[in-house]
Amino acid sequence: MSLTSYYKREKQFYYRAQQFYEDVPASEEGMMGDYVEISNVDLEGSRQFLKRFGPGKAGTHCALDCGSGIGRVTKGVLLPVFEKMEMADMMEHFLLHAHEEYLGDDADRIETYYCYNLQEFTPPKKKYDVIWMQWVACHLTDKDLMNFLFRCKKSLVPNGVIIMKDNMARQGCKLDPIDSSISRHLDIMRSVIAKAGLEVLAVEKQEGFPDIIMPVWMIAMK
Ligand SMILES: C[S@@+](CC[C@H](N)C(=O)[O-])C[C@H]1O[C@@H](n2cnc3c(N)ncnc32)[C@H](O)[C@@H]1O
Repeated sequence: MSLTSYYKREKQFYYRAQQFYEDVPASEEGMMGDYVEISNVDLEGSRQFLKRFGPGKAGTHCALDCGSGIGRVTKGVLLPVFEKMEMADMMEHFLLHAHEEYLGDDADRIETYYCYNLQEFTPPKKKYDVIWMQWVACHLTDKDLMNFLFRCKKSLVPNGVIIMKDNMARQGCKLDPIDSSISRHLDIMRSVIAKAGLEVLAVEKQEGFPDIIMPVWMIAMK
């Protein structure tokens, strides 16, 4: 593929995701696609996984939720643990809904909302105990994901961890052209993580999801 057509495709890939999320309602249903009924199982799995790295290991001062949407994970997993939080998402209407309604009084503990594309976002240095990325790594190209993870590493305080939770293809890579998401096999994801200079601390499959959906894995790294 020529360089020009590569960039054209990359531009299209991000443009489609943008178009897709513009029409997604700012609600839990919107964040979960067709599967809002698994949201509670998902959040419980995340809370348990976080316990392995949270209090007692990583600190509990500040976390960043990347691709946060309206803050479903911020509200259900992170705010109960961290004193303050920051959220990053490319869609302004999700962040506004989080601040004005969804997070209620806890919105006071959100220090900053970053309305950015993650591929262009550099989080502040040495700030976070935990950086959470759920169902958003799939929206970045390999190159952008690797570079973003590299920047995230610099944003951790000592003992801080990055936790990624995402769909992982059973084989190879699978592109969904509707929302521009790529599911990667766990081994492929591991190689992107290694290229970003990060060390995997733990991987765990989310249990309790219906068999028809793609496997979801949690990966902790530093
Ligand atoms: C499936 S939703 C998941 C939201 C949230 N992480 C959750 O689990 O409830 C994906 C989110 O990623 C955001 N997103 C997608 N591509 C992005 C990008 N390139 N940069 C920043 N945010 C992005 C979307 O706006 C959306 O809020």
